[in-house]
Amino acid sequence: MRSEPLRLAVAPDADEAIVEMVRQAGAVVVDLADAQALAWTAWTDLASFPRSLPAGIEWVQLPSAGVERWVAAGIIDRARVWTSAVGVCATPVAEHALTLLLAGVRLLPESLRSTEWARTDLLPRVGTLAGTVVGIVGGGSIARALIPALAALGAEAWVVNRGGRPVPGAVETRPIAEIGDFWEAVDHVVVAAPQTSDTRHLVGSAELDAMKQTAWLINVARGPIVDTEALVRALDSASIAGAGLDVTDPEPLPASHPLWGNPRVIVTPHVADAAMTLRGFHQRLTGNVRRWMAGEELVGVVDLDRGY
Ligand SMILES: NC(=O)c1ccc[n+]([C@@H]2O[C@H](COP(=O)([O-])OP(=O)(O)OC[C@H]3O[C@@H](n4cnc5c(N)ncnc54)[C@H](O)[C@@H]3O)[C@@H](O)[C@H]2O)c1
Ligand SMILES: O=C(O)[C@H](O)COP(=O)(O)O
Repeated sequence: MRSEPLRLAVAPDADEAIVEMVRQAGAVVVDLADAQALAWTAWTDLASFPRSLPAGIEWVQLPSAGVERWVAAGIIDRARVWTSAVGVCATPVAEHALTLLLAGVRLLPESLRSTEWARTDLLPRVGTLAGTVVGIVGGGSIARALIPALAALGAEAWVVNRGGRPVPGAVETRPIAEIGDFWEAVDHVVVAAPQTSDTRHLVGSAELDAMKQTAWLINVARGPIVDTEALVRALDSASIAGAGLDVTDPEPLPASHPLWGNPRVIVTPHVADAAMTLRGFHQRLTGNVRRWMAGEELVGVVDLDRGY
């Protein structure tokens, strides 16, 4: 237990609500120069992040789950502990992945565009998740929230993660290094892994070619994990059934991009965690302030060796 309140700087926006929240959790809000910790409140503003932090800063809380931009910008260092918001929005993100997958399998994009009663056309092609195997790339908080939801619909999950440690509820878990026949064996693929140097273009031409022609590819993680050009080719040649993308590469997706308007693509503009983004960050921040005060390990610690 620590007896003195945590001296916390909140930047770039220290509004009254967040100041009161961290105060109730056991912190006092101070200037950066006097602080032991920094809570960074801006999701996209990396440019104004202090280039060099005072040596007294022992911990930095970042607002997002994915930290690849902070890693790429060289902001995250080994001189202190850095925590992300990983995990706090897993349920809405899993819900979004399932929404995209169901919408695809049940051909909602076609029905939404149709202006006539196209029953004869749709009837033989509308699918179901029941009895299918959904492959999930990444076995973290999003996968763990998604697996029971899939099970409720009669679908099994096959997970690929870094080390192969079994993920609860998955029929099989394989390490990425021993992925084997994953791409051809599963009925659909959901991407739920962090963006790191290892996962960039993890889903490329070879993987898309191997997937079933009836498969939907869902990405709720980060756009660059999928090779966009390869995906456009796979969709054009109908080597997969479609794609549901909450994240794209590039982001935002330019108005002229071929993914827009493709009747077998559903794009949502990086909103999978929308219902929880700010609330989740506040929960992680105040939870970690309490843990700090109790002398406990912080949650969401970034591991620079893993890259997330
Ligand atoms: N669309 C959104 O709004 C949104 C919201 C939250 C998170 N995300 C993204 O989703 C990502 C995953 O979130 P999470 O909470 O499940 O993360 P997590 O840290 O809980 O789990 C990450 C999983 O990915 C696996 N992994 C890491 N490297 C891998 C590799 N090379 N190959 C295969 N698997 C690998 C790990 O083993 C682990 O199982 C986040 O990093 C973030 O970028 C997106
Ligand atoms: O990783 C996250 O928390 C969400 O995907 C939001 O990320 P971003 O707003 O930092 O892209």
